[in-house]
Amino acid sequence: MTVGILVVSESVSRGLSTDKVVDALKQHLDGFELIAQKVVPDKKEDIQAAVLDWVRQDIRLILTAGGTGFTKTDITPEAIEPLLDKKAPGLVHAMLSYSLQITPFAMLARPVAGVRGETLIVTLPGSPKGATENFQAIKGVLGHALSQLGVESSRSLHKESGSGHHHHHHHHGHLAKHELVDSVVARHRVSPYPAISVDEAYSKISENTPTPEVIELSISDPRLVGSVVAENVTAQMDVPNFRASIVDGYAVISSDGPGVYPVVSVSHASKNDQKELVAGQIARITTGAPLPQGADAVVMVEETRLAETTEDGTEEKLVEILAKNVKAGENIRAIGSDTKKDSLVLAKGSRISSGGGEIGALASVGVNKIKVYRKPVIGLLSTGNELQDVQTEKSLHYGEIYDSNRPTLVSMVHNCGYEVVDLGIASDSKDSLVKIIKDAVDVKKIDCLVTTGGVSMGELDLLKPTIENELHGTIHFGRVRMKPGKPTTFATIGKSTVVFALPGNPASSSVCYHLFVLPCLLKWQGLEPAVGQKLPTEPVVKVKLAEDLKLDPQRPEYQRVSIRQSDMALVATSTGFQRSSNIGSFKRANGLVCLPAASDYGKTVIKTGTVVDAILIDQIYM
Ligand SMILES: Nc1nc2c(c(=O)[nH]1)N[C@H]1C(S)=C(S)[C@@H](COP(=O)(O)OP(=O)(O)OC[C@H]3O[C@@H](n4cnc5c(N)ncnc54)[C@H](O)[C@@H]3O)O[C@H]1N2
Ligand code: MOO
Ligand SMILES: [Mg+2]
Repeated sequence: MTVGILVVSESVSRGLSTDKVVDALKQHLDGFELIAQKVVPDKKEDIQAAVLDWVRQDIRLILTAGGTGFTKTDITPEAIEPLLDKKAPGLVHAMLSYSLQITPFAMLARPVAGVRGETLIVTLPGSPKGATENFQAIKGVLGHALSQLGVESSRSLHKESGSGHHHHHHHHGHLAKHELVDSVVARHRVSPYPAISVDEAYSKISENTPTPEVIELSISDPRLVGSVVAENVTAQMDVPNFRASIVDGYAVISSDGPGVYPVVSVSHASKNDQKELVAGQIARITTGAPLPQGADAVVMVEETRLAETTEDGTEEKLVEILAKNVKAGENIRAIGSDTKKDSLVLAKGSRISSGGGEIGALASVGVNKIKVYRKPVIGLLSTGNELQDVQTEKSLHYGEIYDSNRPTLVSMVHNCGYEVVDLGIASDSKDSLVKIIKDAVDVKKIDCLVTTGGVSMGELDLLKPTIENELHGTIHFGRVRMKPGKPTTFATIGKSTVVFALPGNPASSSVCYHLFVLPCLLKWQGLEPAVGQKLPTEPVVKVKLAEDLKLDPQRPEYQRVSIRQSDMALVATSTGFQRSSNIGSFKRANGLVCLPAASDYGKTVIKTGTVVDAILIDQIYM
């Protein structure tokens, strides 16, 4: 947390005395980062100019020292007060009552405290002793106060969205840490993580997705499907690299015209060398076989007649060509007419589809290995003391539930073509989490960890503090303004491990997989986002709503729908009960409709027939 200390003193500013208050306060600034200090005389304009400058620089806490007493020149409170958007009388009260226990002269102090923008401003007395005493009185709550200032709390969100204004918060420096608490009474009562928009979340994911790594795969490697090509592949040969017949029939010299001709040779589609054809001769040929030298067209067998067999009756001797006006080149694939030597077979950045076309194109020009971007390996971990693995067939004790998130996510991740490492279930303890995660990263070599559960406000929601404090990771965001999935958490550990700590609610974690995890994986494996987008995603299509849908008051919502083609439009029908606990809402769901919050939309219901965006999470079945 950044701090600036402004010393208000006529004598120090004129060099008549030296300042001691900054040094004294410094002793107590652990956990803060002193990034600015300045001395100004007891002049309103100077004080205000310095404070406003620091507010603009987004310094989170400004402490002034001096000018709070009863003498004529003491005007710091009068300078500060008009700058405050909101006053913080509680802080003033705390400082005064603390000081009063030490000296009755505290009654003569006139401190003010309050907020401008996202900066907290507190006036302290000018004496080193008084300043540090006052600071100690409030220090314990400053971290929380400052984190709340940076937070779109649910209350401030109501106000903002209700009035239609979107206040943009700037977050510089560090997020307030979500400490591991020993006792439930010390837990946060408001999340210290600001609820950022989905769009901001995309920026953070995009910035923190590792650069794709190039590997070489054999064309028979099943991982190739879905991989993105990391090199331009050009054809080292022509296809075909000989003149090939398109039909079964007879190679002819077109200028010979119709008539009866001797069959002088046979060309099958195989390794082949046969002698040159001269005028007045024909050669039997099969589809795909090379044309003999001298021949310039092929006549289909259907347009000929057997004129005479060999003596033993087993072979054609003379065949009559019935076709008229045969042109040079007829029924011949010219050299390089399918693929020209040196032409581009696959461009860098293209994706190898499951249709097989790209793999076939590579094989046709003799390429059997190709450079692609490596797909990250995903570790999946469920967390929660209440979870029972459905495979173990144990019956449930009261309060226990089956782990449905892991099987759901294993299938989602696997079907998107990624290697999955099933990390099982962790209990709600720091040690269990640390042990499993360290092993997954160091030994099992996963790239991306996806956990479910333990990211909200409960005393057993340990993912955030464990990632920060035990695994020394960085949390890039810990809440998103969306439904479901509000406590979605995105972090990195070290240089190259990405962590998505998804909410435990089953529909929430599945929605967040499609919204956040998959786009990150797609970028990580070399896919480019569409123009104007921050991350590559599943296809987004326009759909017409088949029914009225109720909107969440504050959060944009991603409802599960079933999308089908109807006349000229795609139509979306809700899959039913949408509560985050209901994984059943994913049955028959091939889309997530992106609905605005009621506060943004201006209405509480979005009507049948309205066209909205939908993320296509599966195929459209008939
Ligand atoms: N005071 C507040 N409480 C909650 C808030 C909040 O903002 N303030 N947010 C709610 C929202 S929104 C969500 S979403 C959940 C997220 O919870 P957690 O990520 O902390 O997850 P848990 O508490 O561990 O579990 C929540 C729920 O999901 C069930 N669960 C967990 N794992 C699985 C699994 N593998 N398979 C099936 N079901 C699972 C778990 O039993 C709980 O019922 O928090 C709200 N609370
Ligand atoms: O955001 Mo939570 O994911 O509503 O259930
Ligand atoms: Mg919880």
